[in-house]
Amino acid sequence: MRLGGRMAAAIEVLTDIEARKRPVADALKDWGLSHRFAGSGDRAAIGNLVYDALRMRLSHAWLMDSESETALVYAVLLRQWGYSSETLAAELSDDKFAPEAPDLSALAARNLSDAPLHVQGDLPDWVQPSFQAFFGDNWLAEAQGMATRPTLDLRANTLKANRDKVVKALDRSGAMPSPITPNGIRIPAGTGPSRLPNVTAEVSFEKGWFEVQDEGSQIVSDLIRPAEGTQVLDYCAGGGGKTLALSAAMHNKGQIHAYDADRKRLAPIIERLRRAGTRNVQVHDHPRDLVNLEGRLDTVLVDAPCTGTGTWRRRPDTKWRLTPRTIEERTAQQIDALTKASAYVRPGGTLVYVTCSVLPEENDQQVRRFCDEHPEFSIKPVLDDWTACFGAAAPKPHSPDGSTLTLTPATTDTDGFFFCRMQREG
Ligand SMILES: C[S@@+](CC[C@H](N)C(=O)[O-])C[C@H]1O[C@@H](n2cnc3c(N)ncnc32)[C@H](O)[C@@H]1O
Repeated sequence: MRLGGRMAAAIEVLTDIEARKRPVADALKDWGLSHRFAGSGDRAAIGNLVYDALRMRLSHAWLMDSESETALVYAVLLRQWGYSSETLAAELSDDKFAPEAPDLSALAARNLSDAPLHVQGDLPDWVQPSFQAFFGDNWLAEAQGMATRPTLDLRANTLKANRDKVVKALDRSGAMPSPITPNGIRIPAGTGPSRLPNVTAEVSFEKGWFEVQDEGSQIVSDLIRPAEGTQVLDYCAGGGGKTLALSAAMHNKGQIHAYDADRKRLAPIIERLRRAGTRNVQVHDHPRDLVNLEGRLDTVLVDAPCTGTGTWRRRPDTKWRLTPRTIEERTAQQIDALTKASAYVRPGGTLVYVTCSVLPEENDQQVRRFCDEHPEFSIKPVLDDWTACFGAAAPKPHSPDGSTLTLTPATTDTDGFFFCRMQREG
């Protein structure tokens, strides 16, 4: 396919996403199934056009003075992929599949610095106050960081391999050690139509040498620092991303109990544990399995359900679907999970609260409310652990008073994550 056909396909997929309120991945998959002639390079390019358009939807629409899908796709090429209006017109001139060019006069005349600030940050206007409250003067740069393309991050599974071995196995993919975590591997995001490698098709993946895991998720797992022979509960284990990292950190010693209230989300953990060679994880899908663990665990992790604002780079459609109602629902679920999970912490033990959101409503406000209501728990400052874990040269996360941490694309070049460690009095 030439560029015009790829643009037309991206417009079709964006229209489908908007009309049927579908997840991007589903809409792209369906398009691929009904257009089997398209090669992998075409699919990657179409996917990039769609994701790039959604990441910067607001600023693209403002500059183009149009919210049409065609305007968004043209804006991607002109603002993000390095085309000028002349080079683009030349490339499309004899391409019969090229969509009709929209009016580009607004783009030529407008300057983004004249746009409202939330448009400059590609942020829903009603979310701006939360960003300002938490990030202060940096809020705009933080919002803009969330409109960029993410890297592909992997974690070397030290139960089976090490980082050097994985980097070598993936050298054709541009893999390199990632900047912060000791076992992290990073494949750069790429530009324009470039395709990220399908690393899960590699033999080294099948062998369990690595997992796909954002460096932010690796960082929060590393910060938990469970001692080898201890008893750990991963209370919202989901597909097991953090369970697997904890198991490797504990060198397969001690015991990790992986529980999730949703069996379907938990199901993939079984195959992942097998591939990774973990031997210290018990999977539980019913709260009755946990009864004997009450008050007995050294560490309880609550990787809470959240709005996922920290993952907007990867799932930009969710940025525009977020509503105040969703925040209300998630915060209620978070307090419920945190309260239930806290019952399993032994006196003197540790309760860790993590989200992949950057909104203070889901983070600092939640842990402070929890500690107010459960005075036997208190927040243990975590900023000092940062240097111990990652060295003095590592970029520093947000931490208003050193007690909790928030990772972001703009500060740590990771997905957004919140981390808080609490201790139960002995
Ligand atoms: C952020 S995801 C977990 C991701 C996972 N820890 C990982 O690293 O791959 C949150 C999980 O919390 C689970 N969950 C929500 N409410 C819960 C509750 N009250 N008790 C236990 N699990 C809950 C959801 O089913 C979901 O799988």
